[in-house]
Amino acid sequence: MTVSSAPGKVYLFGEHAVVYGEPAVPCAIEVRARVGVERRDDSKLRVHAEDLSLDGFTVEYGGGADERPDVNASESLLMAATQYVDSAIEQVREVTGEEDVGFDVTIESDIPLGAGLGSSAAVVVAAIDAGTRALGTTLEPAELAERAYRTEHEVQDGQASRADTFCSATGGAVRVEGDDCRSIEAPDLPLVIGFDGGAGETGELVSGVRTLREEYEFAADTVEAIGDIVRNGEDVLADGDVAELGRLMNFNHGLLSALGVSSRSLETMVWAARDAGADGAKLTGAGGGGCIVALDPTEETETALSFTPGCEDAFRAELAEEGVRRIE
Ligand SMILES: Nc1ncnc2c1ncn2[C@@H]1O[C@H](COP(=O)(O)OP(=O)(O)O)[C@@H](O)[C@H]1O
Ligand SMILES: C[C@@](O)(CCOP(=O)(O)O)CC(=O)O
Ligand SMILES: [Mg+2]
Repeated sequence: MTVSSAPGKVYLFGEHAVVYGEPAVPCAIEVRARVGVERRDDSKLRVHAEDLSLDGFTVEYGGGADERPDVNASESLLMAATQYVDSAIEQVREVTGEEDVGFDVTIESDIPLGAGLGSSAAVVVAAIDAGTRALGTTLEPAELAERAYRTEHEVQDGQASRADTFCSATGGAVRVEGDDCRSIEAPDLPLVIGFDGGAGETGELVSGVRTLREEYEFAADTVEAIGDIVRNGEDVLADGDVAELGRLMNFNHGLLSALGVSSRSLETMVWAARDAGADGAKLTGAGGGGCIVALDPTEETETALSFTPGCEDAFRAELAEEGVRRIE
């Protein structure tokens, strides 16, 4: 068995706007997805995703064209559950030129699904890395990130940036603008995450912003204003001024909210964090439900969030210096 892991991430700034060419700064966090891969004698694909529970069920399926998935679930739910992994394995086949190779794939993830912490990117990065290594090819992080991006781009109907996948592949803090992806220096940030137990539909949320942006000039201006916040935020990050970073995160959240991607529970958690004295708080990722990220060096925000109705889990997140990790 070949096993790789890859980290999730939070966006300090710039989600959604990054899809339209504005810069974004995501930051990898020490919450990981692990993917184990073993070559099969036939060309079938069997995926066992122990932690994959959508509406409370676990799925184990074989992705071969002639094999019905062994699970009692609707076709659409299964699609949501399996398409990233299927597409990642397609990339492995393409990179290695072994078009007919089959795999047993096992996924274990500590990253909540669809909650804005980049579970899809982490699973895809780890799957492509383990899959290619199982066939004797070790990809450089940049190539791995590019292949993982192609997967997200395909599954999300052409609406994906390189931010999540590059960040997950390389680790640390990164800056992404179009196809320009680079690692940047970041101070040790006091990141606190609040999770409402729910999820957002990335594709739908991205489409919603796209429509607004086409419909209203002020929505397009809002997307550009997020880009301005990111450009400011980069300088502030380099200075290590946490209070100012927090102010910019608050501003960024307000604009995401204006673009319609926040939710009642995300707002509740953002305000609970601010009331507790956090330097700043915003939703992270696609939104619609899931996680917020706050900056607070004290225990106050974590404690306040853990008593906030609608917040299911609150925890401190460490920056993940290492991206993809080759475990065995
Ligand atoms: N543990 C897992 N096992 C299998 N697939 C997963 C797992 N975690 C995430 N995924 C895939 O990623 C999708 C969620 O990705 P997305 O909607 O982009 O949210 P996010 O990346 O913010 O977590 C899931 O529907 C599933 O296809
Ligand atoms: C909304 C977006 O900017 C980030 C999505 O992040 P996540 O999948 O919700 O973690 C989309 C993208 O960059 O591909
Ligand atoms: Mg995702």
